[in-house]
Amino acid sequence: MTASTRKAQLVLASASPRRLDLLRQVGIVPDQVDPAEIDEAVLPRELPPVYARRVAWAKLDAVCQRHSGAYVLAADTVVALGRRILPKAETEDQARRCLEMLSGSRHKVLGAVVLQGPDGTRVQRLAETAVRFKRLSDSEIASYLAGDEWRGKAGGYAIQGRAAAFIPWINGSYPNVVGLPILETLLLLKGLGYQP
Ligand SMILES: Cc1cn([C@H]2C[C@H](O)[C@@H](COP(=O)(O)OP(=O)(O)OP(=O)(O)O)O2)c(=O)[nH]c1=O
Repeated sequence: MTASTRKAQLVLASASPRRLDLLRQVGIVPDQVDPAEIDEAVLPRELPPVYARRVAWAKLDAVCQRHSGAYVLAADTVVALGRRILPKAETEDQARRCLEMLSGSRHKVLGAVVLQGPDGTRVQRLAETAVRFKRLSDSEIASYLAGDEWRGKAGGYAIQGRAAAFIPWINGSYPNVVGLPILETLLLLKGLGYQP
């Protein structure tokens, strides 16, 4: 095989094991995983979809110069309560505040996915899933926080774990809530000619 016919590699610019698993679930196995380290602070008055896209592009920018001639994929998952962006919970207090806000109401999970092709072409998509939480009692919140599933998760919960018991209804992509809108991601890859 010559260099010109060699299949371009796929680099996943993410530390999230969920994103890798979701890609594998549909037969896409990245050649490399190269997580981005960026500042994810929210800018003043920044709206959730604007933030999700900006952060996804920043992750891609941080990684793509290390991988010329490859496909580079990055994503960001945001839990939005109206115009408010809930944090990626790093402390129990943050997670508690998130769960108290989400309790008994409906929120959106926004998934921005961005892709750079081997020739530098860039494409993006934004997926939106509506999620309803039942009203949570103090003891349900305490028992959830006693586990570790909230850590590092946008909005302080993981639908793929015990928090599934809090969610009577979603509208939209389930894998988007877990961390990657699979359908949209496949459309981006296909659009730029990626061959698994
Ligand atoms: C709402 C929700 C989020 N999440 C996760 C998906 C993302 O991994 C995380 C949101 O943080 P992100 O910043 O999107 O991703 P990350 O920090 O895990 O990885 P990287 O930036 O390196 O790509 O929350 C779940 O696993 N389940 C859920 O139900």
